[in-house]
Amino acid sequence: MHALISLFAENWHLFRLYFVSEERFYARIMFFVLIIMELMTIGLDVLLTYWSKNFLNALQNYDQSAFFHSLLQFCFLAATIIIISVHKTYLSQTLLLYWRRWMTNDFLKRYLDHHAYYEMSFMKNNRQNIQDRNDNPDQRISSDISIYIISIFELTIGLLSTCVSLVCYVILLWSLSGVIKINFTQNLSCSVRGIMVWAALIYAGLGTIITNLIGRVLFHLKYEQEHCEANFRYGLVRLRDHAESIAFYRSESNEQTSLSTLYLELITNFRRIIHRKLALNWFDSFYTTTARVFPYLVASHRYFSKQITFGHLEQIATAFSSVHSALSFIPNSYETIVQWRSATKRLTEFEYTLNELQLAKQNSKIKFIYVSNEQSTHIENLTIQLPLKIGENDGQILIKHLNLVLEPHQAVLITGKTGSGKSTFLRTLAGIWPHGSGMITFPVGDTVAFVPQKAYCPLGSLRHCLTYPSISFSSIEEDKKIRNILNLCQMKYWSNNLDEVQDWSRVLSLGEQQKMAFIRILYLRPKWLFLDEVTSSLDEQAETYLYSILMQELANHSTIISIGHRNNLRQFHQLELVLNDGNVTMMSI
Ligand SMILES: Nc1ncnc2c1ncn2[C@@H]1O[C@H](COP(=O)(O)OP(=O)(O)OP(=O)(O)O)[C@@H](O)[C@H]1O
Repeated sequence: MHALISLFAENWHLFRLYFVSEERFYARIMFFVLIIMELMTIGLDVLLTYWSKNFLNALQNYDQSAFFHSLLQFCFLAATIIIISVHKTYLSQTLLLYWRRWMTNDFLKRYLDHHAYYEMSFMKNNRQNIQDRNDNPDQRISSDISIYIISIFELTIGLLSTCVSLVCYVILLWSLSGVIKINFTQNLSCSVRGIMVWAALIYAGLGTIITNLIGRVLFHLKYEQEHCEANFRYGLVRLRDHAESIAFYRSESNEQTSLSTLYLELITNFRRIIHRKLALNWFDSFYTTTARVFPYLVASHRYFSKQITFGHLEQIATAFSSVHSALSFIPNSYETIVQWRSATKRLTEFEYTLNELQLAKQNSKIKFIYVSNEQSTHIENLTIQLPLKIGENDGQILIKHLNLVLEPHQAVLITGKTGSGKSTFLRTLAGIWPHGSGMITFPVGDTVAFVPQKAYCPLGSLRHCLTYPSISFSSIEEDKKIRNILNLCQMKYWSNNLDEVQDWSRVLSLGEQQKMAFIRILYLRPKWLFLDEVTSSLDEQAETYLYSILMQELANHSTIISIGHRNNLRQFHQLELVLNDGNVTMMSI
């Protein structure tokens, strides 16, 4: 019961978020039109069953004119039902498409906002405790949203039509059932009205209970299946992304083992699903097959005692089967319900994680202030910590109580031993590291660029890679500008390939990718530039050359903060910050 209440609460939350909001006005109109069409289809269907009595009786009485008359009625109704059904399908698919688009856009936006995608990649995923999972956000966005929408839509429309057809057919079946007299003893008897309705109710009730007893474990199995499928797919994507390293290590057998383990988890779970479905199918076949005979069995007594005609008996059987299939909504839609429940759980978890991350960001004790009429960046009382580990009250401190003013056009070099927290310092300034406290004041409106050690190559043309994250279009001036910078950074030989589309992260060497980072800087010309070991893959001569170009082009325009290990970088900076066990020593160069 508790599970059912929380399932409905979670669904109401998701439904309200994406469907009941103000801008979905037309979608709601479409939804109501769909409901009306559904009601019309059911109404016409009931009429069709009602008229079928005339049709069958005409056949039984060899009455040709009555037969053609009812055939005409039949065809007219059937044609109307077909027209409505076709338009209903078109409308519902359009609505599904819109709904998927809103939901995907919204999740994508929140996933990308506040660097949630970055922080989620560090979050620990508890493989044992399935209450605490936030794995594979990509699968949740690309697949679970679609499953959720399709299943909830099918179930909503199905439930609605079930309720309406139940009311209509129960009335029809009640009127056809007549009164049955049951004699217990000679003196004791009772008359039962609507015996067929009661029979359908008991039959479908038992069917629902048994289906749920056999199938309820499928909810967890289906959830696990999605999880295993996503893990396996992610394993394969990692293999493709790290193909070169794996080939160099010749570690194909390791990869084979780890992928096989993931695959084994997948098929083991799938086998459990198959077994459970086998039991469910056994019961379902028995249940639906007997349902065909059951109404004849209950109503045959009246037919053989000549209380009803053959047409009447057939009509009872049709009405019974409609009532029975309406009452069997849960057993009939069990697979969809299973999918719906598992997708709801995965989306609610994702939604919860995104909210938690946003909240954590808002509650971070590192505050950013952007002020106008200010040229410098002020760092006040900044403490940077590692995230809390289980059982710890306070995270390990990387930088303690740092106070620093970064003046315009200043060049600062950050050094320190490996793991001392240099990159984490830049992450904090970039606003993607929330662990710590302090205040950072930036001048408002200045362009800022943070450049990581490994340059990212987006998919697309070389032009797109060289100017990322700006967007550049081909023009004479633009091409000339890019070619000049390529020339300056000793990458002239790529000048003729600007519009070539490749996976450039595989084509360009690591050193060339770092040169590409310099090209982007010279193209963008940011006011504030933070460089995290951007020359680590270059030889010393190339490193010195690129830094001299950078200083020549930007020294009077930008403030440059670099992280680096080599001594030759010192000549390009005026201040050195040395990080050592939480303390920061400042030295003029
Ligand atoms: N998400 C994280 N969770 C836990 N610890 C982390 C995380 N990110 C970094 N660390 C730890 O923080 C410490 C500082 O890392 P950081 O990358 O800032 O070092 P660094 O000084 O830049 O090192 P290097 O010179 O090797 O680049 C390291 O011990 C690292 O293991």
